[in-house]
Amino acid sequence: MEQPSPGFALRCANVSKTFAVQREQRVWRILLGMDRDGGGPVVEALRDISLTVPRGKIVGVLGRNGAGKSTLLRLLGQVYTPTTGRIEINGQVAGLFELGGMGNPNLTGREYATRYLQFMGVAGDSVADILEDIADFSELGDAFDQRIRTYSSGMASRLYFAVATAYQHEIYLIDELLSVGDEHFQAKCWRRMRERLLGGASGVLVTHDWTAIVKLCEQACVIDEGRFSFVGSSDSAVVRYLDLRVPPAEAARFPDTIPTEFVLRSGEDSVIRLPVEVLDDVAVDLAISVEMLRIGVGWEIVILSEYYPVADTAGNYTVEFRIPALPLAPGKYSLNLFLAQRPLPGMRPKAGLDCRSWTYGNGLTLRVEGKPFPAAVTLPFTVRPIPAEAV
Ligand SMILES: Nc1ncnc2c1ncn2[C@@H]1O[C@H](COP(=O)(O)OP(=O)(O)OP(=O)(O)O)[C@@H](O)[C@H]1O
Repeated sequence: MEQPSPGFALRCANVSKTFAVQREQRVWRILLGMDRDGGGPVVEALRDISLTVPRGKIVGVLGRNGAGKSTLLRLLGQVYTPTTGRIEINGQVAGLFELGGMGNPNLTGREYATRYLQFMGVAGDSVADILEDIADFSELGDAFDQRIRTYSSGMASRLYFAVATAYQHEIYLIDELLSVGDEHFQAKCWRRMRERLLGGASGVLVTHDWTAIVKLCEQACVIDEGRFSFVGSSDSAVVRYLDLRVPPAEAARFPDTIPTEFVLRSGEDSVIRLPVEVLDDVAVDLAISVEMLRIGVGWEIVILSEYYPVADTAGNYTVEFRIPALPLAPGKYSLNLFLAQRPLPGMRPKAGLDCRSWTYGNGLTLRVEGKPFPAAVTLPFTVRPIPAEAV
């Protein structure tokens, strides 16, 4: 009887990876039988990592330099074997890492691509089409039929990325998605990865770019010195990763009574009233932003105001924002508020006094109700065809 396919694409349980530290003369000591047990100093690159990637989802791993991201990806890609723990993979894997160091440099680009497709079991008429797509996507021109050893590192990376993403795999292991090639090529990579991921692929994205995590992943982990210090929703992972400290709220603050959600209607004249407590005689300014944070889809700052003066002396204030014909589409937005001390003329930057922002983990929600329209923002433009003779 056929086994039901599991609901996860990839899973690792309690995985650790230890490397022996390469010491001078260690090889000789081992060869001479003086270091038989292989004992000696080790680096624990990963410790007790457990991770499940559901089918059709990309799980993000955010970490600073040296945190263990590449080691994790190499373990998942079976370049390394774990020192302890278990890894299960259910599907064909495409590794988008170490793109600069793959392949036999004596092959031509075309030969490398052909062998890759053979190895992956791609056969029949589709091979010619896929090769054409690779030649086209990699923009190698005549160099596609020259040996890889004559390529620049950027050309080689373009080839390897084009080959690994030329057709839909089930699982992608992605290291720093946008680090291949120049800006033009990176934009192409991003577009292609979105197509593949929206096509139902699963995967792991390791990066220190938190905006990429917000755009592609619903779930993310933060890795710190080889351990997961956080596993959960991507926005919470980003908050944890950024680890921004909320300003002290000593001279001025938003009181605890501030609503956590505001509800407005799309297209209607709208008012947001914000309470502000100023505790010292300081000049206080306030700015707001409205951000569209759709995890796995994108992150955009839709409205970012300037700083407006609120007060010059201590007291309780109410600040009123009026937005005529609210141009936002119905949906949920993140509302972010910033209080700052007004700088003296010629001085920058403003000192933050208090904030409510999703990147600090204390943001507010703006819910916009009304009839949906196919964009985040609408502008009150009119459309009028002008006859040629009237122009
Ligand atoms: N082959 C190895 N031998 C010894 N130590 C290693 C080896 N590979 C990785 N390490 C160590 O393991 C730790 C994690 O390294 P890793 O390359 O996984 O980090 P990373 O998060 O990918 O860093 P970066 O963002 O800088 O690429 C580091 O301390 C590194 O020095």
